[in-house]
Amino acid sequence: MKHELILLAGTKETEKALKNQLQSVFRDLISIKSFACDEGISSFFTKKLIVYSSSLIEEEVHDYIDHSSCTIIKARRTVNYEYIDRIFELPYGKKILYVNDFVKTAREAVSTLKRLGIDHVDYIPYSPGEEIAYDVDTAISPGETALIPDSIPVKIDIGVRLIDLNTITRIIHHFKLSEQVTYDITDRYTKKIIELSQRLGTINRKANTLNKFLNRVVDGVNDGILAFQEQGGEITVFNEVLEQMLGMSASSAKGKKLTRLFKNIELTHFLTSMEDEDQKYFTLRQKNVMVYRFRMKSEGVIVATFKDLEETIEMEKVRKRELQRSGHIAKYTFNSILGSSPVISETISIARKLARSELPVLIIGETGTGKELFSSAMHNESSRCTSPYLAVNCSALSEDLLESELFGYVEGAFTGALKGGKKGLFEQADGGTLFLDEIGDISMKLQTRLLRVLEEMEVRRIGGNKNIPIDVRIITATNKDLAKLIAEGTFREDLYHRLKILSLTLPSLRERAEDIPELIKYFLHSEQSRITQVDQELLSVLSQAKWTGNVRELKNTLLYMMTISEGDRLTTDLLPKNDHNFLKNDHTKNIKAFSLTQTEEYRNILSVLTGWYKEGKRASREKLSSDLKGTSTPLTIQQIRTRLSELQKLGYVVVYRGRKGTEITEAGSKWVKDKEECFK
Ligand SMILES: Nc1ncnc2c1ncn2[C@@H]1O[C@H](COP(=O)(O)OP(=O)(O)OP(=O)(O)O)[C@@H](O)[C@H]1O
Repeated sequence: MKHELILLAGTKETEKALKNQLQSVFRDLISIKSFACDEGISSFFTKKLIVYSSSLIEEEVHDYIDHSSCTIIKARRTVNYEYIDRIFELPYGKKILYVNDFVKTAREAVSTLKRLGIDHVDYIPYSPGEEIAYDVDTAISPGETALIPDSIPVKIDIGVRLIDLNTITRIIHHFKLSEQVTYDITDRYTKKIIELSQRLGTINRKANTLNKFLNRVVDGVNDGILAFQEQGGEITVFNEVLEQMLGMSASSAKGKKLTRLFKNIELTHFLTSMEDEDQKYFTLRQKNVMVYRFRMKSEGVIVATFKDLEETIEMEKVRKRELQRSGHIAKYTFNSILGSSPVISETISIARKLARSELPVLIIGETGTGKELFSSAMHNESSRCTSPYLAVNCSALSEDLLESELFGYVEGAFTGALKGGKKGLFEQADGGTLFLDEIGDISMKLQTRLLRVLEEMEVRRIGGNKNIPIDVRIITATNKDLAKLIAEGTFREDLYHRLKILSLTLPSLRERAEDIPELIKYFLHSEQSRITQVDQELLSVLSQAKWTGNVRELKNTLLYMMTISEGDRLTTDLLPKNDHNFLKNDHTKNIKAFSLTQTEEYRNILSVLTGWYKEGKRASREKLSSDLKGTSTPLTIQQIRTRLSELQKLGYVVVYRGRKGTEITEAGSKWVKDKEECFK
């Protein structure tokens, strides 16, 4: 007759797991009936072998057993080998909460784990209701993860603890099973353990293969890579590039202590002390190397990468060539901007400062004053100089075309859309700068879209449903009065404030007429002209012209004169006929016809200058600005600069270079006197 065993467990889970275990060990030799206390026990047992899952249930099951006729075995439990790898995966030395329903069981289980040598982590026995005295983020539990406190984010089930070999042997003895059967059973138990070690072996082999693969990847990287344990300094990664950089073999370096291996004290100090900056420049075996260092806190590892600077510069050159090929490059630098008048020098100096910022810039200036030139120069002076620079003239494209140019589109967004869609300028300029010229001309719809891009730094292609993050600096330019457009309701005020966080006003050529000779000289030279002389009279006419088209107009005028000239000299005869710019006396007539405001402004400026002159002094722009504060025409320093330049052209003042100030001339004194008379 078949033997029968009664298994009594505390919970349903334990009952199920232990029954499975016993069945797989004893197969059809012993029939197993099992009961869980939490579900209630319906029978009274007589003349049976009763196995308790643990001595803790003794009291609960006492009344269901005829103690005089039954044999009782209190099972000893051990770790569940099915899940043991979950414990092995935990990092060395980590604090782990061991959770069970009773702290006594938890303590017992922890001591079993330690006895079995699974002691690489620091177990803290715990049962619900107790205080957790340590800062722990991981808990393990034998099938009772529901008992793990919510505050612990990582919960690991290590499976219900199984009945140990000693208890199995006691059951075998009880039923007096034959020796052969005993061998079979213990073999089966041992086989389970062998299966486990086979599984661990497979995991190990996989890990080794992955390790080899990662080593090959690390060796294939262009930079030197080093990793070492923060505690103790043992080197764990040392790739091939580093072998060449440091002149030592990886095999001899791995496993050694960093401080023993590296003779360069400064480098060792940099790698091991975490206080200073995380990158530093070194010369290693005659090579200039930049070392970057970072710490992998949870792994307790420090990683350093070594970058060969010459190679990096070479790569930058390749990248530049790539950008050049794609045309996404800024052509001009600050060296391309001509002129040495105070006003242009100061504008250049401000622009250089703005270049270093990441904020949007709005360039304001009349047509031909060099807005594109300044934008390009600012990109080249910025930290984005090796990334793309793209420019678009907003007034040159229709609204729809401009929209698809800027934002791109997805495939099928509209008829004629390219297969695979198209990247917009924002995406193409990623990492670099996008220059939007004539921004005052964009439609309200595009203004709204542009505002969103500036706010979110994301673009959505036309017809798309995905937001693409972008990293682009925006430079815009306009020759229109945006404040007026806002007042007229054609330009969004919020967009205006976003765009002009930094603004740059370019002077007109009229305001820096003293730069004209330098510009002429440069243009003649760049056109490889045979002209060697420019008449003084011509220079004087050119210096007094209005130049509404600014430098571009000057350039075009010179091209015209060069083309029609037959000699090596430029004279007034060569000036384009009927050009309102050069009509005789036109200039003087125009300037002298001052508006009332202008007259008042000039009168106040010249009166202040007269006061200073009487004291034998010249006035700086700052002094003028502060003296004018109380008058009917308070002016900013920038406005004063413009007015002084106009007054200088009229011969009413002399503006000295640098900080030397401005002096009123005799003609100026006379004019102001006349005006005072008129105003009386
Ligand atoms: N300071 C300068 N030095 C040298 N060249 C200049 C200078 N300013 C402008 N130019 C030249 O004048 C021409 C017009 O310049 P640019 O296109 O940058 O002007 P812009 O203000 O953007 O004009 P628009 O408003 O019409 O677009 C270009 O050929 C540029 O090289």
